[in-house]
Amino acid sequence: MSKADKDAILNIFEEMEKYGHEQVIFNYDKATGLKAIVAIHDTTLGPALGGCRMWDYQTEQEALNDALRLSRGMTYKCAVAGVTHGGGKTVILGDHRTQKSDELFQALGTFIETLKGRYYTGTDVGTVGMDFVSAAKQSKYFVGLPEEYAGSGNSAIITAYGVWRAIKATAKEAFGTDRLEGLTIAVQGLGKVGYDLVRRLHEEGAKLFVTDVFEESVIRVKKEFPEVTVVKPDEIFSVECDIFSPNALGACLNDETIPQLKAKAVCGAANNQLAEPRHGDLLQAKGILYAPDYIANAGGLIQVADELKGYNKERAFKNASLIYDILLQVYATSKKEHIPTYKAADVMVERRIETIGRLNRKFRVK
Ligand SMILES: NC(=O)c1ccc[n+]([C@@H]2O[C@H](COP(=O)([O-])OP(=O)(O)OC[C@H]3O[C@@H](n4cnc5c(N)ncnc54)[C@H](O)[C@@H]3O)[C@@H](O)[C@H]2O)c1
Repeated sequence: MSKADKDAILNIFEEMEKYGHEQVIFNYDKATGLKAIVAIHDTTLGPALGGCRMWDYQTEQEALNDALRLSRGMTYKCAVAGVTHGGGKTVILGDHRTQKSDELFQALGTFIETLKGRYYTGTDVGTVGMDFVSAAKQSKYFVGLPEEYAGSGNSAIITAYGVWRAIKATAKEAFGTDRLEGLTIAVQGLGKVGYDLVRRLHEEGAKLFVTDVFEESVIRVKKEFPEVTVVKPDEIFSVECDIFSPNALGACLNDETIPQLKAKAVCGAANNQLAEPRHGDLLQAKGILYAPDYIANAGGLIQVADELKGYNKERAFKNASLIYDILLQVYATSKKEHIPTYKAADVMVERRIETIGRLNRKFRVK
C-alpha cells in the first residue's frame, strides 16, 4: 500500500466531515475477490440512490475519492430532480472487461442487502443492466434492470430527452426562443446519449457539428443524418456555434478548452463537466451560459427513481420534461443573486434539502 493510500485511510473522517457524508462501507468477499466501497452521502430526502461504477483504479485512495465525490453529486442531482432520495454511490475496484462474473455481482448483492433499503444502486460506468440481474438474486435494492427483468431498461433515451429539454431552456435564456431550428450546435460524444440527442436535434432542424473518438459511432451518425458536419475530436471546442453540447467524458471544461469556445452556451449530458468549480466562474466571465450538468443529465436518475414506484414511462418522461423549468429557475436565481449558474444550482439544492429536511422532521412519527 502506498503512503498516499495510508494517509487517505487515516483521513477518511476528515473527508466525511468536510462534505457531510453519513456512511462509508468497505466490502470484501474472499470467495469472489469483490472489493467494493459504498458511500452514502445524505439521506435527508430519503434512501440514498446512485449507480455502481466498476473501474480499474490505480490506488484505493482514488476509488475512495470517486465514491465520496460521486455520492455527494448524487445528493444534489436527486434534490434538484425532485425525487425523494438522497445521494449514494458504489465503486467496485476491478477491470470491468475481465473481472466480472455472476458470483461477483451476487456478492455485491449480499452486501447491499445488509443496508436494508438505506441505499439503492444500478448501472454506471463499467456496469450494465445484466450485472444487476445477478446482484438482484441476493437483494431487492437494485434498479436499472433490463425491461425483460421488469426493470426500466436503457436510461440513455430519457437522459437524451432531458438534455434536449435542457438545451431548449438554455436557448430560451440565451437567445429568447426555445426553437432550435437554425441554431448551430456542436455535439461532442456520439455514444448512447449523444446519438439519441443528435437524432432529436436533427429532427428539429438544428445545424449540427459532431465528433467522437470512436470512428464507428461517427460513421453511424453520418450515415443516418447526412447533413451533419463531422469534425476531429480536438476541433469541436472551437467550432463557431450557438451551443456546445458535451456528451463524452468529465472535466471537458478546463483551462485549455474554455479559451477555445466560441459558443454562447454549454449544455450536455457529461457528468462533472467543470474540471474545477472555478471553471464555472470562467465561463460566466466569458459570457457563456452554462447549464449545470447534474440538472441537464438528470433524466436517467428520474427513470430509475420512478422504477422504485413501479415504472411508468409516461410519468418518467413527464418529470424529465421539467428539467426545462428547473433550468429556467436556475438561470433566474443566477441573475437575481449575481452568482454563476453552477453556484445558483447548488444554492437552490441546499435550500431545498434544508426545507424538506425540516418538514420531514416536523411530521415524523416517533
Ligand atoms: N447514459 C445515461 O443515462 C447517462 C446519465 C447521466 C449522465 N451520463 C453521462 O453522459 C455521458 C455520455 O454517456 P453515454 O451513456 O452516452 O456514454 P457512452 O460511453 O455510450 O458514450 C460516450 C461517447 O463519448 C466518446 N468519447 C470519449 N472521449 C471522447 C472525446 N475526447 N471526444 C469525443 N468523443 C469522446 C466515446 O467514444 C463514446 O462514444 C457520460 O459522461 C455519462 O456519465 C449518462
